[in-house]
Amino acid sequence: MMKRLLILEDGTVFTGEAFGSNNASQGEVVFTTGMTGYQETISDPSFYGQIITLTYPLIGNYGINRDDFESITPAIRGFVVRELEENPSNFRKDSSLGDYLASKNIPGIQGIDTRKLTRIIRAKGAVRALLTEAGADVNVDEIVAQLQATPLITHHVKEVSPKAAYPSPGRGKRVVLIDFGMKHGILRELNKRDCDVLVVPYNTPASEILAWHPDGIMLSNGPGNPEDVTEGIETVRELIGKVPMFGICLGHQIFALASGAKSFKLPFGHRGGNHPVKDLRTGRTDLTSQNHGYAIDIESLKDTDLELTHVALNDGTCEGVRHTKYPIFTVQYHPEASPGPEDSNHLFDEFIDMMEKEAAKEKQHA
Ligand SMILES: NC(=O)CC[C@H](N)C(=O)O
Repeated sequence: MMKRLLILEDGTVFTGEAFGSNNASQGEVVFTTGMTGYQETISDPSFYGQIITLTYPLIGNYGINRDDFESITPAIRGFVVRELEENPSNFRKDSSLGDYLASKNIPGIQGIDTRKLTRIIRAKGAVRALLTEAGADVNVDEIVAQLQATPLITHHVKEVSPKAAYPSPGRGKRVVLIDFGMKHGILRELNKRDCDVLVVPYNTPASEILAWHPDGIMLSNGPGNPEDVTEGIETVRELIGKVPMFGICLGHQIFALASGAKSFKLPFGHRGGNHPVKDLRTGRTDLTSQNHGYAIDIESLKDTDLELTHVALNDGTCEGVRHTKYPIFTVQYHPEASPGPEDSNHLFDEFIDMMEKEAAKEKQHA
């Protein structure tokens, strides 16, 4: 086995075994706590540019299959596991995790202390890191200096949003889905409900969206810092009050920013499939799937027309809002699951109900 190094910007060096592709790779290293669901995680575009470490110690045991992708091209920069299963067993298996990552030019490292790495990320927050081959010529000091000097790029939406609009037809409600780096799961849920979906790029002007006469607008998840998505914020600002809207994760953050709220970077993010979220209106707690590094500042909601509807029980941060005047609600977590618990799947039904109610109102007024 070839040796590989994971070098952090604080100078910590982990030595492990290489798997996946052989190239060196750099990115922000983050951890996720899902015990399964690594295929969905690898292909979630919200992880663009990041090196992912899994806190669950054995990864890869059911391989990679045809069905569980959340995008066509994985956008992660590296994969870190305690122990990689090289002989996966599952009736759906197409390939092993290692072979799949190699085919997508993504390097992996195994055999390192992922608990120690996770504790460093928890203590330091965003940690820049490099994955590279071990060897006598590796100059750690030089690499650390270079990592520290590299600014963290956070505007990745343009890399993962489609270049042109495309339809995903149905006979039900017409939904324009603004794709900031969408997981397939969102489209899957809308298709399941027979929505007539038009997926559009992140920088589509509001006038063009309204020209499609949508019954509703869906704001997708996506990578990076929401404040950087200025075109999206502008578009959403113009759409507020004109059409019912439902937003997820980056879509939620963009809607809140467009409404005058503020966002901030969480110390080490929420990533995994077991995050409890309380719905403040019903008192019900759902276990949710999450993947975000930023959050909306609850204090900043005071000066907006938004009401806090959901909070994270682990740290009390904002997990959902609704508009007090218009039919719009958004959540920070992932009701489409993929991977993770499906407790919050009913939010897609609520979106359909909201569009139906709005259409009925308009008929009355006509
Ligand atoms: N999954 C997402 O949409 C993530 C939103 C944003 N990129 C964040 O990290 O907070």
